[in-house]
Amino acid sequence: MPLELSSCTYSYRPWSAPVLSSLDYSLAPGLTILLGPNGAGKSTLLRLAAAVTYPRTGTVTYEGTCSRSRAYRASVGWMPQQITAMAGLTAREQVAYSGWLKGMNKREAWDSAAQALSRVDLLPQADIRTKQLSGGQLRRVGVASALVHGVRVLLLDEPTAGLDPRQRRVFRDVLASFADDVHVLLSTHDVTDLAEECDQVTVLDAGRIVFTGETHDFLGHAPAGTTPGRLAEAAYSALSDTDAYL
Ligand SMILES: Nc1ncnc2c1ncn2[C@@H]1O[C@H](COP(=O)(O)OP(=O)(O)OP(=O)(O)O)[C@@H](O)[C@H]1O
Repeated sequence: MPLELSSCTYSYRPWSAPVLSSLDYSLAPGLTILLGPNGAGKSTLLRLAAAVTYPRTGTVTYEGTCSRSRAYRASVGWMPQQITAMAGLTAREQVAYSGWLKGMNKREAWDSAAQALSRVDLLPQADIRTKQLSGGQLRRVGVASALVHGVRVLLLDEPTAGLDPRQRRVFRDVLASFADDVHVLLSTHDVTDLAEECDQVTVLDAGRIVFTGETHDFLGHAPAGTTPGRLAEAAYSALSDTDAYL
């Protein structure tokens, strides 16, 4: 398995109760959506996988390299929930700046920024200041910034929250084009979001993985007789014992 969390325990303070406890998780190839109610630990799991923070006990590895290593960080890209439009910078400059922060030289970062913007279908907006982009376009700048250094794994924290249906569709199309060469783990509160396009579903509840597997198996948890359009929502409710839209 490419990215693995093994026996990971994490608490935000040494004295506070763990948010994740002895968690084992392997990210499967393709596009995986990470579901779970507020406070389940989705962002925490993504932050551990992104090497933004480290487990108190246990290990996070990518193809055997530890999350504390430079090689690990070179392989993994992370997009946080909030993307900031940097004052005065164009989309290409903002993405190139991320590449430079990841250790690329200026020329490399500048060239890679154009490629990354092309991957998220934003090359025509490359010279527009990020402050002037729409919310959906800014999220795609966030994705481009996360993958600019040639990552193999992309971790996205609620990238579609607050987007209108058209922007969500654009975002879905962009992600679908990645699945062949980049493994994607994406958290979302919208159960129906990407349910059709994704390869795998993981459900986290109170820091525990209550389901991880293929989308088809996930949908199989919907009670018999569920109408086709509500399968994902019903499966999620059955697995997490939580109202999908709370
Ligand atoms: N910086 C922090 N300091 C202390 N506790 C935190 C911090 N960030 C998160 N937590 C706590 O960790 C738990 C898990 O939070 P996390 O943000 O990982 O959940 P989540 O599933 O992403 O939630 P949401 O869907 O609301 O974003 C929650 O109880 C939360 O209050």
